[in-house]
Amino acid sequence: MARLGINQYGKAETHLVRVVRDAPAHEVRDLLVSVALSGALEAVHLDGDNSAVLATDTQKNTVYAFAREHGVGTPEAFAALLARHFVGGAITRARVEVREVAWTRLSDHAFTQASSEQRVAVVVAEADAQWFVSGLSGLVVLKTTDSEFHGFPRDRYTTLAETDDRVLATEVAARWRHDGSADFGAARAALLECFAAHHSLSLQQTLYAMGSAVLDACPGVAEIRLSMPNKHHFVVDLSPFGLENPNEVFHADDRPYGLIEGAVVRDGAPEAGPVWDPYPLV
Ligand SMILES: O=c1[nH]c(=O)c2[nH]c(=O)[nH]c2[nH]1
Repeated sequence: MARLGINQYGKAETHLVRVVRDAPAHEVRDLLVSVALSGALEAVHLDGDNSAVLATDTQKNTVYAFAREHGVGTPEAFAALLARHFVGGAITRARVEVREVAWTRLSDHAFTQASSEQRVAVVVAEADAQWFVSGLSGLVVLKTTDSEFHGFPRDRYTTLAETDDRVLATEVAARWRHDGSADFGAARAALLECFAAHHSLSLQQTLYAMGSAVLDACPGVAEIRLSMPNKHHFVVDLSPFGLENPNEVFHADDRPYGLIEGAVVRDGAPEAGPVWDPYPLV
């Protein structure tokens, strides 16, 4: 005997480009929208009864139609509008994730994609509750000094030299859960200002400082989770060529990389509910 375990389904990564063209200066919004629905879907899986299945094709069409009818607004607002729409009948929970890349204006109607940084919004809706996560991925930052790493244990496999002056670089992925009120721009600014200002004794310490800075800047944020690969910059040994290298020439290695991850949780934060829980397989 077996039973159906956790399950969800939906259209992933609908690539929506919405142009606002009611003024001479057009606007471009570029979103990947992913929908995941769950609820009383046993008959679908066990019996092939599709009477409760809102086709993923229909979900995709709804994304495009809502963009036309309602506009996009903030990623959080668009995700919430869609998530609430999909809840009903057999569907008791909808999770909508929006990932947006920015287009930078060149003229009234020409744009360039300056960065692959993504702004992220996730809304999980049930009939009488909703949960919010906002965040970003692909925020690449580097500082040329103000970073040390020493005091770590040495065993027979340790070759890394201690340093009191190194390049520190990372690609920040951050997600903060909040009550719907968090100002994305304030959170992003807090991450960047803290990275720039913080005198780092490790990437772990910098991660905690950056997370704390977001909690300080955004009262509606209950918890922030950060994932920060250490984009190593190794000082090239130029001594074979009779040259000194006082932290000026580096080999930037792409892999392997240290992966530093952690959460900063506000004292007394409410329970997270289902907002962190995408399907856990992938
Ligand atoms: O900031 C760092 N944290 C580490 O855990 C680590 N490990 C390592 O080799 N270099 C670094 N740097």
